[in-house]
Amino acid sequence: MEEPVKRIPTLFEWAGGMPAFELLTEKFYQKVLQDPLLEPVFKHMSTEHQRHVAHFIAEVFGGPEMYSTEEGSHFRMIQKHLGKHLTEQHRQRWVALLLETADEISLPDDPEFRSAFVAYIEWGTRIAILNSNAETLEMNPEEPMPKWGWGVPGGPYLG
Ligand code: HEM
Repeated sequence: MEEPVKRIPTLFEWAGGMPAFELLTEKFYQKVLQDPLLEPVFKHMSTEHQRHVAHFIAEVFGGPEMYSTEEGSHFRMIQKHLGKHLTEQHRQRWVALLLETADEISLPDDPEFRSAFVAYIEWGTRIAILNSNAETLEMNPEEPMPKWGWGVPGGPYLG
């Protein structure tokens, strides 16, 4: 008899669903506000910021369309970075603290998941830095949210 085909989970599902993303950004922004380089950048952020970023990343990873339907859009997210004049040093610290937090909250650490996770974080943060050094935005406001998948490994190792 043929083996049933195993369904490949989304990155969102594999990470642990929305509670995992909300915990990640909650702990991450606690670190950000303790960090001498990043604290001045984020000290005026809204109280909703950490949840919005969690929902944004969750949606990119195949989760529910919470950010794009209730909280913002791809266009709005890009707009939030305009004119912030972020540097490569800011970006590297942001990435380092996020990955440190991912380990602390025990986000899955299998090679397949982490390579996809890091690839998106590298891509997203580099775009954020580029946009932060622009003052205006040439972008279709209806531009859909980015979608990220498993990349070359194609999915988690399921045995
Ligand atoms: C994958 C990378 C990133 C994602 C997905 C992301 C996502 C977001 C989102 C969704 C918002 C809007 C939050 C809201 O609606 O309240 C936002 C705002 C912002 N982001 Fe990012 N971001 C990324 C990288 C960065 C980096 C590297 C920095 C700086 C080191 C940064 C600095 C900011 C700042 C300063 C704001 C405005 C905060 C405020 O005053 O409300 N972001 N980001």
